[in-house]
Amino acid sequence: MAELVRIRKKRLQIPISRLRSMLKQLEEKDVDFEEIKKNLDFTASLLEAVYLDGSRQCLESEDDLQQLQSDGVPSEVTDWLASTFTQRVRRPVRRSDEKPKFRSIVHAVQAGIFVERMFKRAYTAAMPDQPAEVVKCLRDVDRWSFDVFALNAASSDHALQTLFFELITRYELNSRFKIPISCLTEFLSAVERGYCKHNNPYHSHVHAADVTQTLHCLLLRSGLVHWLTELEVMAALFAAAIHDYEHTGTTNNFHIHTKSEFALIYNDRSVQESHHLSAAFRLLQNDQMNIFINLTREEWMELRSLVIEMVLSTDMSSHLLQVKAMKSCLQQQERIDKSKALSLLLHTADISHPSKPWVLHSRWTKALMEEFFRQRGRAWPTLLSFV
Ligand SMILES: Nc1nc2c(ncn2[C@@H]2O[C@@H]3COP(=O)(O)O[C@H]3[C@H]2O)c(=O)[nH]1
Ligand SMILES: [Zn+2]
Repeated sequence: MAELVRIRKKRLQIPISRLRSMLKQLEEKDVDFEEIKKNLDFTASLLEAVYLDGSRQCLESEDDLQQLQSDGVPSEVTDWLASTFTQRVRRPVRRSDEKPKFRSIVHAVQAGIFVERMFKRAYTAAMPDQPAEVVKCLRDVDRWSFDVFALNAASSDHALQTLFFELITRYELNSRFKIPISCLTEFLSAVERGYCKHNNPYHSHVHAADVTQTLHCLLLRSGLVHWLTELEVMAALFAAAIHDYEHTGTTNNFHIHTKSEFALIYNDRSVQESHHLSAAFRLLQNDQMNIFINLTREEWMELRSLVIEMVLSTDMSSHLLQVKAMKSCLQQQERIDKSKALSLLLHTADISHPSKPWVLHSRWTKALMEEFFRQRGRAWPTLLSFV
């Protein structure tokens, strides 16, 4: 191990001496910004090459961390790396009003490359070879005719976990938002359990997987994905995955007329949708499941607000209003609000199965009919009029 560290240190000599010479220029105020920019870019490429090469060697994460430490990375950065990639607990963050120093920028570049590499390694390790059947199903993930039932069978009843994992790694959102792998697996397992709570024939985690895949297909095929930021894509996929979390298998009307606990909590307004949101966000309160633990406060606030708007708009009672608003927006060639567009897309994906191949549509219809009949049974004999 000492030998490996020695070799890597030797390879780092060129970028390190370049950085030192830039530092000297800055200290002497002999600064040509264009030159510095070019040098930084070149140095980052060198560092990247050294690290990517190193990633082929089997270094333990603790050793990597130690090496970063010895190169003088600020303690906040190593603390964060340690708490994200190892079992070490994070120390409280100290606030500082100081402007970032050049050395800190260099360290940030260094740490950034390190983080990307660690995420790639963690995710590759956590995704051992998928069964051939799963790989085969996922080949069609960009298609409208994607068979979510086949994926569910191939993944041993884990369609939602498998699909969400696939999509966020494809969009590279896991490394962009530094989603800890353990949080993601814990969170997705909990979400699937929530969907199974009421054993619904239709509103199951397979429906959530179907809506998530359909939304991805809409974003991709329409080209809208290029209009959105990574945060908006993350919010959209997350909203789709949780949009019916802990669905009770009954309608909002059923809740209102039976004066259910949820109807009382949410004052008869978008009763189920409010619960899906609240219960899913509650999962994130648990640090072991908080997949957004590394978002900045601003990113978190924006994501939360987008997800809330999107999931509330899956309430069927807002259908006509949404369609009318979008029509008038298009007719008057007004600027389209991104959150409104995303909400309408999620709602579209939610009711899309009649436009899918017959084998899929007929299966969804049978499941939904069965769920409606179960609800009728629950309401019998006193409350038949509203179901
Ligand atoms: N009438 C009818 N309703 C549907 C159909 N597919 C889905 N829905 C309903 O539309 C709702 C959309 O939101 P949900 O997924 O919560 O629940 C869905 C079902 O209640 C369909 O084919 N016909
Ligand atoms: Zn739904």
